[in-house]
Amino acid sequence: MSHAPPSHSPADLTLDHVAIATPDLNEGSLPYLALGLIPEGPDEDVGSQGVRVRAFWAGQTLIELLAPTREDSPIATFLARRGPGLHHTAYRVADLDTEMARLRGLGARFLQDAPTPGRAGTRVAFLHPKWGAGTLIELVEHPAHPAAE
Ligand SMILES: CC[C@H](C(=O)O)C(=O)SCCNC(=O)CCNC(=O)[C@H](O)C(C)(C)COP(=O)(O)OP(=O)(O)OC[C@H]1O[C@@H](n2cnc3c(N)ncnc32)[C@H](O)[C@@H]1OP(=O)(O)O
Ligand SMILES: [Co+2]
Repeated sequence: MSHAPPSHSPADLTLDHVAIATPDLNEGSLPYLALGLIPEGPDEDVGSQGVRVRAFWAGQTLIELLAPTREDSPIATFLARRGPGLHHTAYRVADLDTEMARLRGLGARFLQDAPTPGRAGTRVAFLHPKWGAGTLIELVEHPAHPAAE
């Protein structure tokens, strides 16, 4: 028997974005433009990650296209090893520090000791893909998160 989606997941987590690695944002945008998705805003360079980001709205969730802006970018490494495609999933949390401490208490492995700058001025943290059962999982702090309203 299938269950209707709860208004908010038990942990009050909602999917913030699905990220896709691409060598070229214009080329990577073509399927999403054909699907009719709307760009969220102008492209954004995030120097700390060595990426240029283009986001599209898909309902309340974003498709985050990532192209490398320098050779040592994690996206450049990913593309060299795996080619373009799905890179990570990201969830919205109201308080990133609290959530990191909670997950660390459950044995989670973060790739950084502390949150780092993300797209649109967010604070983000990444969990190791091995802990994520093969998926790179990102947490994005959204103070305007429904739980915080
Ligand atoms: C602008 C910010 C934006 C936002 O949302 O705000 C972003 O999302 S920026 C996104 C780009 N930044 C990052 O991804 C930062 C976190 N990533 C990393 O630190 C690395 O990419 C890392 C550690 C996940 C992988 O680095 P690397 O490939 O050099 O390490 P390994 O080769 O040792 O890989 C370990 C292990 O993980 C597998 N792997 C690597 N990348 C992924 C991935 N995206 N999804 C799933 N699995 C991944 C890799 O194959 C290795 O597995 P193994 O079985 O040993 O082969
Ligand atoms: Co991301």
